[in-house]
Amino acid sequence: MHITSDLAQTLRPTAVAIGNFDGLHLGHQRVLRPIQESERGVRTVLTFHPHPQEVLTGRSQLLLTPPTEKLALLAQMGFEQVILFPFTAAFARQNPQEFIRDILEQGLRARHLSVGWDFCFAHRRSGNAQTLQTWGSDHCIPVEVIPETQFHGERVSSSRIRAALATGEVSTAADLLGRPYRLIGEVVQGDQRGRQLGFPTANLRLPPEKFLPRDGVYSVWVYLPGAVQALPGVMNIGHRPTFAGLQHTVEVHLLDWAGDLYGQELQVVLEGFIRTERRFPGVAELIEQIQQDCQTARIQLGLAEQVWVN
Ligand SMILES: Cc1cc2nc3c(=O)[nH]c(=O)nc-3n(C[C@H](O)[C@H](O)[C@H](O)COP(=O)(O)O)c2cc1C
Ligand SMILES: Nc1ncnc2c1ncn2[C@@H]1O[C@H](COP(=O)(O)OP(=O)(O)O)[C@@H](O)[C@H]1O
Repeated sequence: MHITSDLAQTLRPTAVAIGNFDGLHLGHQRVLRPIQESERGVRTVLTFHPHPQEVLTGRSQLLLTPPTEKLALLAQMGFEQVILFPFTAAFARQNPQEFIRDILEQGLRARHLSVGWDFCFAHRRSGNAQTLQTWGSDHCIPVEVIPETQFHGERVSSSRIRAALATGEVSTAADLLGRPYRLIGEVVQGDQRGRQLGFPTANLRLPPEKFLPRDGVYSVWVYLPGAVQALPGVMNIGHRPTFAGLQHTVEVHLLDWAGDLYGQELQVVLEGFIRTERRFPGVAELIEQIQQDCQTARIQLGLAEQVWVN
């Protein structure tokens, strides 16, 4: 897949889907589909980095799919080209005709377009899907405008998915994403305490802009590099209040597994929320709780039966 942030370097002509596409959720997938199947040009996604909201509001935006993760997913979906267009304040001030001329006509030589129903562009959102459709019909270029996608009567959106993750509703997030939420990061050194507790934990270094679900304990499936089969695990996200931890960490214990993971990239797939993080009076109580968490994880992952005690 060809990746560039420079319009002069694009492969042309293009069939292009335009949007931020943070999360690549069910709604985004419907916008992308006509371009995945298009025969009218190099199958391209035009997306913006940094996130326009970050540039326009000055507040940093946490992402469901930071650039590396988004690029990997788009490559898997069969796209031939991604343009990570540098979004700047000057770019946002363009008028709609400049955007159409400079980006769509000259930069991309667009022959097929797909956008969501609420797509807006140029100064004060003065260009919209209707503007593009008028341009398309003048030039005999099909412009797909994809209506809002709903799930159980609710609009699918990146902010709804963030809200679900912020309350630990991982299955709602997975429904709206069309796949489970993932954390991808390299295993780094921690405090070397996990092994003393009997539960070594691989500490993950994640992209700083990655959106994290609420602090707490989760059941997870973990893919080691190159693995086809996932390994079961439990994950803790938080400050480890039992040890007055200052750093916020994401750490994974693989069930019934031993080996060296330092320096390896793990893909951690969230399956279920188990509980919030707590401060325990001592190490013994923490160990007992982690043993219970491992058992809950086995049940949530379908590896053990729930036993009801009357
Ligand atoms: C399943 C699981 C649940 C955990 N829950 C808590 C918790 O509720 N409170 C807490 O202080 N630490 C909790 N921890 C974090 C442990 O304290 C942590 O794994 C330990 O400090 C090891 O850190 P290290 O990997 O940096 O050596 C949990 C860890 C795991 C694997
Ligand atoms: N079952 C396991 N789950 C996670 N990590 C494991 C496991 N078995 C061995 N390890 C290794 O042990 C390391 C974690 O041990 P730990 O004492 O918690 O050290 P650290 O504080 O550096 O994370 C992991 O990074 C990995 O290399």
